[in-house]
Order: sequence, then structure tokens, then C-alpha cells
Amino acid sequence: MQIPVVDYRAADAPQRFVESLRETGFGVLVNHPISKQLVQSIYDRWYDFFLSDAKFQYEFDPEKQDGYFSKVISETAKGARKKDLKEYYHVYPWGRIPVELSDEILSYYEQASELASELLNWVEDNSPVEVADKYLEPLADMIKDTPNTLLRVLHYPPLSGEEEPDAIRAAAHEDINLLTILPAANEPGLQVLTKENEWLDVPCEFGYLVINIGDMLQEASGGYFPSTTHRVVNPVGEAATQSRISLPLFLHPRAEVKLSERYTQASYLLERLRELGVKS
Ligand SMILES: O=C(O)CCC(=O)C(=O)O
Ligand SMILES: [Fe+2]
Repeated sequence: MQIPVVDYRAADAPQRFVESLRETGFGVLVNHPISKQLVQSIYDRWYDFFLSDAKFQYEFDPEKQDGYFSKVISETAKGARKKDLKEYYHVYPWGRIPVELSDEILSYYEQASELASELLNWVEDNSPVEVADKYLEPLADMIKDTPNTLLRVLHYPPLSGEEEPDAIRAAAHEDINLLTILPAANEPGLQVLTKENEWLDVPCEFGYLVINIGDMLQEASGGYFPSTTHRVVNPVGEAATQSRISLPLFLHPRAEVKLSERYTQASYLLERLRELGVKS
């Protein structure tokens, strides 16, 4: 089994893309409107930032959740025992952003959010009627003017060989949000767990855009769209000396949006952040 790569410009792209989301929780687009040069420049410049001491001036704010999360702080996936081998920076347009990186990353944030609205319309238009009936407002409206969509710049440092035996770059987890939009990283490693319980490499050619379902869309669709488990495995050989940079945009509805009869965005998020140990 493989995740198909869908040509964004093809006439049947919306159907093929949504079918892939339904089957695997993941969809991969090529020929999409997000500039490769922009993504490459973000990778290069944030890599330098992570290697510098400047990052320590932006230590994350536990209330607002913006800023720099060091390796020591970084998440332990739900059910995992070891911390992930990663550090990251949370970008929100209203949050702290290093000034020299700001214009570029905000331009990406805006472009990716705009594409995300279109993809949510694809999902909505290709949901069976009984599923679409469950959406308490149009999916794209859920993220309109939201302050909650989170752009995470991730740095997985080279492996030193001193890592704890079971620790991996990102332990198996599901995303909390509606949809995640992720340009292929500069190094491989992302895998998704299939229905057959096998780990499958997500296509990762530079220039691909990877989209996956998060728990909030699973909740809003009554389970029709699966929030599938994924992870980032450790590289071996020469690749272990390389950093990996990636750039997931986690689409989050406004706080008051009702995902389902049980949850709003706010109540759902709080429950999940507590499980991750990043909020008390
Ligand atoms: O780095 C990646 O490729 C994926 C990261 C991820 O799954 C996450 O941060 O939720
Ligand atoms: Fe994830």
C-alpha cells in the first residue's frame, strides 16, 4: 500500500485527495501553490536560528504557548515514555517572532492558511451527506479569523549516539487539530500507521505537500475521517549526522467553534494539552 501523490491541478484532485484522507488519514499534493523557494529559505534560516543562542531569548510562554520549546521541555507523546528528540518554535501572528525571520514566516503562514481553507472545502464537498450533516458549521468557516492556528518550526538535531534507547525524533502520536499542512521536510523519516498496522513511509520528495487529519476533524466528522497515528523515525548511517527541519501548520478553529455536541475547540484542546504534559 502507498499514499498516492495527487496533482493539485488535476480536474479530479479534490475527489482523489479526499479519498486518500479517508483511506489513510494522509493526502499528498504536488503542483500546489506554495513556493518551494520560500520553504527552502525558511528551512535554511531557521536552521541557523536553532544553532544560535538567540533562541533562548524566546523561551516559550506556558500560558500563550508561543516561542521556543527546548529539547528539555519538548513533548512526550500520549502513552510514550521518552521525550521526543526535537526542539521547536511556535509561531502565531500575534506571538513573539524573531524580527529578522518574521516577514517570511508570516507570509508562509498566510499562504498555507489560505490553501488550507480551499482544502477544507474539498473535504466538505466530498463528504457523504450524512457526514456533512454533522458539521455544525462549514469547515472552512471554522478557521476564519482564527487566532489559534499554529505554525511549528521543528528542528530534529543530528543524533549523537547518546540518545536514550527508545527515544525517537517524534514518537507515535495523532495530531490534535482539524488538518495539518506539512511541506515535505529536508530529510525523510515521517511514517504513518496503516489500517493493517504497518508503518508506511509518507512520500517525502522536496516540493510535496503532506496533509493529514487531526483529532478535531475526526471528532467533527463522527469518525468518518481518521486521525491516523504517525511518527518520525531516527535516521541511520550518514543521515544521522544531519539535522531535519519541518514545518507543520496545525489548523485550529476559533475557541468557541463547536466541533460536535460534546466539544468546542477550547474544551478539546485543553484536554489534549494536559495529556501531553505541556499544560496543567
Ligand atoms: O516532522 C514531521 O515530519 C512531522 C511532525 C509531526 O508529526 C508533528 O509535529 O505533529
Ligand atoms: Fe504530528
